[in-house]
Amino acid sequence: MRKPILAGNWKMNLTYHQAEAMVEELLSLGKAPESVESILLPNFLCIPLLADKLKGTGYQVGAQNMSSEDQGAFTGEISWDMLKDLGVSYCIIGHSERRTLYLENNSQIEKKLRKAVKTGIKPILCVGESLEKRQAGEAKKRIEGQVHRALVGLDREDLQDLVIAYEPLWAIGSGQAASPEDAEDMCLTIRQWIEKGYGSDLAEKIRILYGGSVKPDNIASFMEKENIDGALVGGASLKAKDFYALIEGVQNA
Ligand SMILES: O=C[C@H](O)COP(=O)(O)O
Repeated sequence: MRKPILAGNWKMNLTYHQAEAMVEELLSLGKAPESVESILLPNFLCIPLLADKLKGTGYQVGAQNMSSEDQGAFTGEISWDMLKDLGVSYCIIGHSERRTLYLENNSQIEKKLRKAVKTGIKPILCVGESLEKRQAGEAKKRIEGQVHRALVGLDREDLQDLVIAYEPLWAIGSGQAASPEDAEDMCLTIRQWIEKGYGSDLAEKIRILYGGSVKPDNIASFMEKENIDGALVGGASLKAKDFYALIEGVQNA
């Protein structure tokens, strides 16, 4: 039985004070239920705040990105031990906005993923196809390439905490979510690749999330699918009431 995940990627939203108000409101709604891994991924500046406020509440704090290097002359970067020092458990690797806007390529993503798994940061590897690739019938080929390139050289032991988020680019922030059937088909396909490459134990264990215009009113339709183990949510994670409703949606599935 895989424990579901509801992860809120705040992206470049919410100032320190807005984040503080959001978290206080969220905590007034209740603790995180034990049956769902509920993770907030704020900007780097808000990580210490959330780590402090969410201690002992059941909520976890994640990061949106990390360096593939340990330390040194890498201006603007944040390392794995800076994150761990603050209690960060998860980190998004290879979000499509990093790939498309900041030109992160498969080789950089592979290095980041390797650094995360070797240092005990649980990676949320994002994969997803563009509308052009989907319309050309190449969605699965595209995703397969992204998954395989990211996992190069890693073995089953390294991947025990791997989480993969399937996020079609055309569904992100568009209000046009993938159909639950298409999302399930892609998540099943990813699980089958993992099974082929690393065995059924790992394939049964890893969590595969759907992301892209997930809202409180559609979360249930994704959660009822066998191979969707939760959601990576952007816009709807910014408001405490919506985020809490999403967690309840996962919990009640
Ligand atoms: O990381 C989250 C995804 O990019 C989804 O964003 P969204 O829920 O705003 O569509």
